Amino acid sequence: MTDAVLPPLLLLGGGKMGSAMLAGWRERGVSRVVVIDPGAEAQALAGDGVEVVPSIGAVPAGFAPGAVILAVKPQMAEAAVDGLARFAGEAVIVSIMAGITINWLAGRFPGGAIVRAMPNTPAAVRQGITVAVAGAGVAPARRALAEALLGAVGDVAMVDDEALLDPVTAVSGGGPAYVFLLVELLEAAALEQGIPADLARRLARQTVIGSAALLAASDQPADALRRAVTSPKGTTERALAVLMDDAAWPDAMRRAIAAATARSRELASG
Ligand SMILES: NC(=O)c1ccc[n+]([C@@H]2O[C@H](COP(=O)([O-])OP(=O)(O)OC[C@H]3O[C@@H](n4cnc5c(N)ncnc54)[C@H](OP(=O)(O)O)[C@@H]3O)[C@@H](O)[C@H]2O)c1
Ligand code: PRO
Repeated sequence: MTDAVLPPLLLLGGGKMGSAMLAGWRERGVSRVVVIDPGAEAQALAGDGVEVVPSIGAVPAGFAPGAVILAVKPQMAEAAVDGLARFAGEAVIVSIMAGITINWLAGRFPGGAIVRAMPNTPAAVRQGITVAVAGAGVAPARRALAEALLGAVGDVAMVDDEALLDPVTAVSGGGPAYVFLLVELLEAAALEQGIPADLARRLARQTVIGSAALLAASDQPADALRRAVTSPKGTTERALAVLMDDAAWPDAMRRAIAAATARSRELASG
């Protein structure tokens, strides 16, 4: 399915995640996409088989998408999906909205084939990771289409347990933000040690970019790559003694992931 030509698609929300996924579908040679997004910025997505319309009412008559992808903020989901149920007969409904459950979606798309997914922003460079769960009774072909759409922007893991989507949202959905924060903090600490601003920024960015590339290229796990940097009685050892103290990064990461997981569960209840 991954290499098959994609059917016409209806994308609700052409923001950060929606546009990132659209770029992946374009690369896969999607025939036609209608994007519903009232914002002026979304007009930039139009062209090459992609139309942008401001509302559901403006979707061209007779348009029959093979999939409807829901990529609006969870807080506006209720109003935004109103009027979309008519597409659910022909289309698989793929939601990437944080916290919005299959049960909630089933109430808005009665009888529809629903897939709930959590991608992340590296999707914009086809380096994303998405975890997805198909609702009960989703036919294999529709599940495969959803997997192909998500796989156009990176790796996909299909799971059976929807409850995993809350911690997944915390770990990989939000994960890029924690990595970017690391770049910011490294740059700020470099400045504090007297490194000139331009060089501090360059060091912080390239250290994270290079480390990610090394991780990708290596067959060693992260802890082995960390040990390779850490000379006995050297400088890194001193830094890691601070960072790896249980009250420092280990505790902060546990609390951060628990807080985001709890927020994902809260979003489910509106
Ligand atoms: N960003 C992430 O890292 C990430 C990762 C995984 C999943 N998600 C999920 O992806 C979804 C979208 O997030 P995002 O970060 O892409 O948000 P976003 O950039 O704000 O995109 C949402 C888009 O929907 C538009 N919109 C507003 N009302 C609409 C309506 N009634 N119908 C159609 N479009 C409407 C918005 O336009 P305006 O800006 O003009 O309001 C915006 O362009 C969320 O549910 C989020 O939980 C996000
Ligand atoms: N961005 C969305 C949020 O912060 C979901 C994961 C990444 O809610």
